[in-house]
Amino acid sequence: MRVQVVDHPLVAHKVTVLRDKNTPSPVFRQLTDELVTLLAYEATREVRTEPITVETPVATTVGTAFAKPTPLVVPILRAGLGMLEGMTRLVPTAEVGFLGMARNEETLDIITYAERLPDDLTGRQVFVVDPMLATGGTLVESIKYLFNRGADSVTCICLIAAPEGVARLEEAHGDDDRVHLVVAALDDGLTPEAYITPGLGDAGDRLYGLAE
Ligand SMILES: O=P(O)(O)OC[C@H]1O[C@H](OP(=O)(O)OP(=O)(O)O)[C@H](O)[C@@H]1O
Ligand SMILES: O=c1cc[nH]c(=O)[nH]1
Ligand SMILES: [Mg+2]
Repeated sequence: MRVQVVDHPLVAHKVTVLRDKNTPSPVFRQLTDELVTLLAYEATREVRTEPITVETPVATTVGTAFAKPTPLVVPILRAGLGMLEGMTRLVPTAEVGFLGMARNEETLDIITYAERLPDDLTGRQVFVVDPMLATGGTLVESIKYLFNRGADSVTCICLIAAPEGVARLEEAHGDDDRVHLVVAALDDGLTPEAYITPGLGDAGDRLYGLAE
C-alpha cells in the first residue's frame, strides 16, 4: 500500500481554513471541492490511459485518452458527496457508484445503509472519496466491498487522516500494491471519542448540517 501526504502550500492553506470552526458551511463546501482537485491530480497519476490520434489545426499528433474500462468514483455517503463533483470534473468519463456508511458514534461499528455499485468491478480502477480517515473502520470496510466485487485497484482520497486509521489500513493492506491512499494532512491522533485531532470536527455535519 502506498501512502502519499500531499505537501503543497495551496493544500496546506485550504486545510487550515477548513479546520477553522468559524468557517461557514458554504465556504467549507467550496474548499472541499477545491482540495479534491488538487489531491486528484496526484491520485490519478496512474490512471490507465491509451494513445489517441488528434488533429490539431496544424498537424496530426498522438495524444492521451482514458482507457476502458472507465474509472469508478465512489463517494462514501454522506461526507464523501462533498468530494464527488471535484473528481468527476477532472475525470469526466468516470462512472459513479455509491456506498452509504455511518459510524455508530458509541460503538464505532460501521453500518452500511446504502449500496449502489456495478455488480462486477473486474478490471476497474476505483477512486474512493471520503474526507476523514479516523479509526479506519469505514475505509477498510469499503475496500473489502470493492475487492469482493472484483475491483482491480482502490485509491482512497481523504482530506485528513489519523495515524491510527493509516495503521489500520496498513494492517489490512500493507502488502497490497493495489491500494493507494492520498491525503492532504496527517494529524496527531484521535480523541477518546475517536474524532481526529486537531482535525476539523464532523465533516458530514460541517458540509450538510447536523445528522439528527
Ligand atoms: O475512520 P472511521 O473511524 O470509520 O471514521 C471515518 C468516517 O466518519 C465519517 O463519516 P460518518 O460516519 O460521520 O458519516 P457521515 O458522512 O454521514 O457524517 C467520515 O466521513 C468517514 O466516513
Ligand atoms: O474527526 C472525525 C472523525 C470521524 N468523522 C468525522 O467526520 N470527523
Ligand atoms: Mg459524520
